[in-house]
Amino acid sequence: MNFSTLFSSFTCTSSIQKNGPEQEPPSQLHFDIDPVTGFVPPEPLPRLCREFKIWEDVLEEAPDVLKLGDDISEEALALKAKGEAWRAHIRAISILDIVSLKAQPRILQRAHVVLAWLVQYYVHSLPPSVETKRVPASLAVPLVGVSRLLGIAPVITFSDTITWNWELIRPGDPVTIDNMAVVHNFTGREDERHFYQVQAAIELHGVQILQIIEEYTKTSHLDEPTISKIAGNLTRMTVIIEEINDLIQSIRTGCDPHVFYWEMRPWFNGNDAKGPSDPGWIYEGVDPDVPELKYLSGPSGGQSAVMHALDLFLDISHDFEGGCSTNKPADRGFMNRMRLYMLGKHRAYLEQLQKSPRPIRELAKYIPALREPYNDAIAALKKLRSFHMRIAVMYITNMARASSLQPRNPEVGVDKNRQEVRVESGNVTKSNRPEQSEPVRGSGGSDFAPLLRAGIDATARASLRDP
Ligand code: HEM
Repeated sequence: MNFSTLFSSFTCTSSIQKNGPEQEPPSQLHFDIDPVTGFVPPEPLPRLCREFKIWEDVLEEAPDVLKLGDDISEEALALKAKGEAWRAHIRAISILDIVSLKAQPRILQRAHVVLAWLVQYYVHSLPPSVETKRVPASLAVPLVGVSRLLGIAPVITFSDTITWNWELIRPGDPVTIDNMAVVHNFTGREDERHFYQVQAAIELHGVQILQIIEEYTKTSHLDEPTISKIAGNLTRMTVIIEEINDLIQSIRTGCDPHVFYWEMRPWFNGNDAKGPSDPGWIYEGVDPDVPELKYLSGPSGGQSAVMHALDLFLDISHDFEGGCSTNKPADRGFMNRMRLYMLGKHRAYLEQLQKSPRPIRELAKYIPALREPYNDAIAALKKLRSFHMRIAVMYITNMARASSLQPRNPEVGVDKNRQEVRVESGNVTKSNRPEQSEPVRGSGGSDFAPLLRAGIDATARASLRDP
C-alpha cells in the first residue's frame, strides 16, 4: 500500500461518516469490551442458582476434598475416600439442560467457569492408574453446550482463571485490581492467587491500549495535528508496554517457581499436556467428532485478548514460514488457535482489527514522524517477549531440568517404586516430570521454547528500517 492509497482510506472513511453512521466500524462496546475494564466484565459474574446451584455446591466442596491424583502426601492419602465420593457424586448428577441460560451471557460465562473448573478438579484428582481420562457426561455435555453459545473452547481458559475469576472486595466501589479478590484457587496457595492477580492487573492495564486503538480506528483524516496525536499515542503505548513488562516480572515476587511447577501447573494441564501421542480426554455423552473437542489445551497467557490486540494493531505477524532464529520449527498456528479459547465476541473484535484498512505500520512507513514512535513500541514489545521468555524458562525449563537431574537437594528423594518424590512444606508429591525425549511443554500444550523465540523474532521483524 502506498501513501496515497493510505491517505484515501482515511479521507474515504470521513466521507462515509458524512453519509451515515451505519458504515462506521462497530465500536468496542459491540464486542462486549467495556470502556473501563476492557475484556474484563464490568461487574463480577453472578452465581448460578435454581437447578444449576448444584454445580456451584460441588465446586465449593472441591478444594476441601481433592488433591492431585499422584499426590502421596499424608494429607492427600487421608482425603482419598472423600475425593472418590466427590467424583462419584459428579458422575451421579443428571445432565442439566442449559437452554434456559441461552439469553443470559453473564450466567453462561459463570457456568463456563464452574464447569471448566470442575472438569480440571475431576480429571487431575483421578488416581494415576486411571489411564483414560473420562469426563462424566454431567459435566461434559453442559460444558460443550455453554461453550458453543459463548463461542469459546469447552475447557478451562485464561478467562476462567483470570478475567472471570474474581469478586469485589468492597461491592459498590470501582473495579480496580486493589478491589478484586480471586475466587477459585486449585492449591489454596498465595502463589497461585498472585499468579492470577498479576494477569488480571495486566488485563486492566491493557485497557489503555484498547482506548488508543479505538481512537485510531475512529480517526477520519490525516492532517498534521492528527499525525502528531497518533505519534503521541504510540509513545504512550510504548510506556504501557513497558509497564506490562514490569507487571509480568512482578510474578517473581509472589509466585515461587517450585510451587508453580509442582503444585499449580499440574492442575492447569489440558488434554495435550503430554504431547500429541497421549490419547487425551474423553468427553462422555459428546460426539467425539465435534470440532470443539480438538481444543482442550490448558490455559495460557497466549489467550490474553489484550496481547492479541496489541499484536494486531502493531501489525506483528506470527505466520512467518521460516522457523525461529534457533532454527527449530515453531508452532505457527499457536496464536490463531489461542483465539478459539477466547469469548466469541472478543475473537470477532480481533478479526475486525485484523481487517483494518489502515494498518499503522503502513502509515509509519510513509510518515517519518511516526517511524520512530512505531519502532519504539516494537522495541518495547520485543523486550517484553524476551523477558517473558526468561520467566517461562525459569518457571518451567529450569524446574523440569532440576527434576531430571539427581535429587536437587536433600528435600528431594526417591520412593520405593524408584519414582522421584518431592518434599516441600510437609507435602510429599510424586514427580510428574516429562520423559527425557519429550520437549518441555507450556500449559497451552506447546513445545514452548521455539514458540516463544519465534514470537520474539516476529516482533523484531516488524521494526521499520530507514528508507
Ligand atoms: C509464571 C509466569 C508465566 C509463565 C511460566 C509463562 C509461560 C508461558 C509459556 C510456556 C508460553 C507458551 C505457550 C503455552 O504453551 O502456554 C507462554 C505464552 C504466552 N504468555 Fe506466558 N507465562 C507466564 C506469565 C505470563 C503473563 C503474566 C503474561 C501476560 C499476559 C503472559 C503472556 C503470554 C503470551 C501473550 C503468550 C503467547 C506467546 C507470545 O505472545 O509470545 N505470560 N507463556
